[in-house]
Amino acid sequence: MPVYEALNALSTPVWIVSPQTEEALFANQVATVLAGGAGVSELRHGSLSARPQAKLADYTPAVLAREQVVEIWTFQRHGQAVSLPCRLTRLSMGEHAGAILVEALASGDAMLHGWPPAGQCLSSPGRDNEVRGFYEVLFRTNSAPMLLIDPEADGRILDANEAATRFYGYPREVFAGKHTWEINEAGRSILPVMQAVASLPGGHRPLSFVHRLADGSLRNVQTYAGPVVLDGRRLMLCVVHDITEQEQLKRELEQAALRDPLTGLWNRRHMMTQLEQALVGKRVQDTAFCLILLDVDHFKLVNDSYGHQAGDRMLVALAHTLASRLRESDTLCRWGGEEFLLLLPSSRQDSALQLADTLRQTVAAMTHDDLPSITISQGVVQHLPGESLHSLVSRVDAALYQAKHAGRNVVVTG
Ligand SMILES: Nc1nc2c(ncn2[C@@H]2O[C@H](COP(=O)(O)OP(=O)(O)OP(=O)(O)O)[C@@H](O)[C@H]2O)c(=O)[nH]1
Repeated sequence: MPVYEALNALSTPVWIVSPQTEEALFANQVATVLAGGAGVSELRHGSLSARPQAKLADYTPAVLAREQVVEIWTFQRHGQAVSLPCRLTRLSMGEHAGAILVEALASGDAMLHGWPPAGQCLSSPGRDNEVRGFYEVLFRTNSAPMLLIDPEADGRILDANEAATRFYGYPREVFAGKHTWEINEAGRSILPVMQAVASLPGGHRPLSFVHRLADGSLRNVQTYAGPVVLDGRRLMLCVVHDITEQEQLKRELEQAALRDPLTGLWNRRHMMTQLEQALVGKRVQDTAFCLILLDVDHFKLVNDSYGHQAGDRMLVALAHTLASRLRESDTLCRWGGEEFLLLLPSSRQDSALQLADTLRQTVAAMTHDDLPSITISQGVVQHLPGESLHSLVSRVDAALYQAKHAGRNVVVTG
C-alpha cells in the first residue's frame, strides 16, 4: 500500500479502520508498535477506553458531517494499561475512501516514554467577584446535572449543582467530597481516562459512561467535560446527560432490526455481519469455520394442506428445535422463507457433518398435535483458505441443491 507508506514517517500513531468490521486496514509503524498485536476492537473496548458510540459504524453520519469525534483507547505498556485520546475522521479519497482515519492526539514518543501532555485550559471564568457570581448562578441553577472535579486530587468532586444532587440522590454536602471513581462504574480506572479527557480538544462529542446513583441503580450517561481554571486551580467542569432511556430504546431497535419477526432468530442482515467477522477472525487466527444451510422439504405441501398459519407455526417450532441443539458460539439465522443458515465459528467439517446429521434426525422426530412430520435437507461447507464470502455462500447453496436432488432428508458436503 505505497500511498500510505508516507504515514510511517509520522511519530503520531495512525490507523485506517473499516467501520463495518472494525478491522485495521492500515496502521503506521508507531501505531503497530503501540498496539503490540491488539486489534482495533480491543483498543476501543479496553479497561481505560471511553467513546461516544459502541460501534464505529454508528459514527458515519457524524464523521460525514465533519463533527469532532474523539475516543480514548487503551494500550498496554510494560504490563500497565494506558489511555490515549484519538480523533476520528472519514477518509474521502484513496483506495480506502469511506474508511475511518484514527489519529492519536499525542505523539507515539510521548506514549512510549511517558504520559501525554496535560490539556490546555479552554475556558477561564473571570476572577472578579461579579463575574464569579454570574458563573455561580449559571452553575447552581442549570437544569443539567453539573459536577466540578479536581483531576489532580484523585478526581474529587468539589461541587455539584442542584440538578446533580437530584439526579444522583446525594445531598450536596455528601456529594462534595466524593470522587468521580465512586460514581463511575469503571471505578478507579477512570482517573487516567479523566486525564486524557482533559487533553481533548474542545467541542468534541460527549463520551459515554455508566454512573451509579445513591440508590445503587445504574444510568447510562454522556458527559461533556472540559477544563476550567478557578482561583488558579485547573479543574474540570463536567455536564452530565442521562441517556438511559435512549440507550434502552436503541438496543431494542437494534435487536429488532437484526431479528426475524416470525421465529425470533437472527435475520440475514445479522448473519452477513457475523460472516464478515468470521472471515476477519479466520485471517487473524486461522481457525476453521463451517456453514450449514438447511431447508424444509416440500414445505409448500404443508402450506397447501394445512394453511399458511400452520406453516408459520411449523417454522417457529423448527426454529426452537434447531436452536435447542446449538452451542452458544453458534449463530443460527432465518436465511429466507423456509431456509435457515447456521454458522459454526470454530468447527471442522467432520463435526459440522455430525451436527447436521443430529439436526436431520431431531427434526424428523419432531411431533406436533395438528401438524405433519417434516424433514430437512442440508448443505455443509468448511471455509477454504482465502475464500471469499460470495464463494462460500455459493458453495453451501450448491451443496443444499445437491441434497434436494439426492432425494431430500440428506446432508451433502460442498
Ligand atoms: N407459512 C409460511 N410459508 C412460507 C414462508 N416463507 C416461505 N414459505 C413457503 O415455503 C414454500 C417453499 O416452497 P418451495 O420453494 O417450492 O420448496 P418446497 O415446497 O419446500 O420444496 P423443496 O424445497 O424442493 O423440498 C412456499 O410455499 C412458500 O410460500 C413463511 O414465512 N411462512
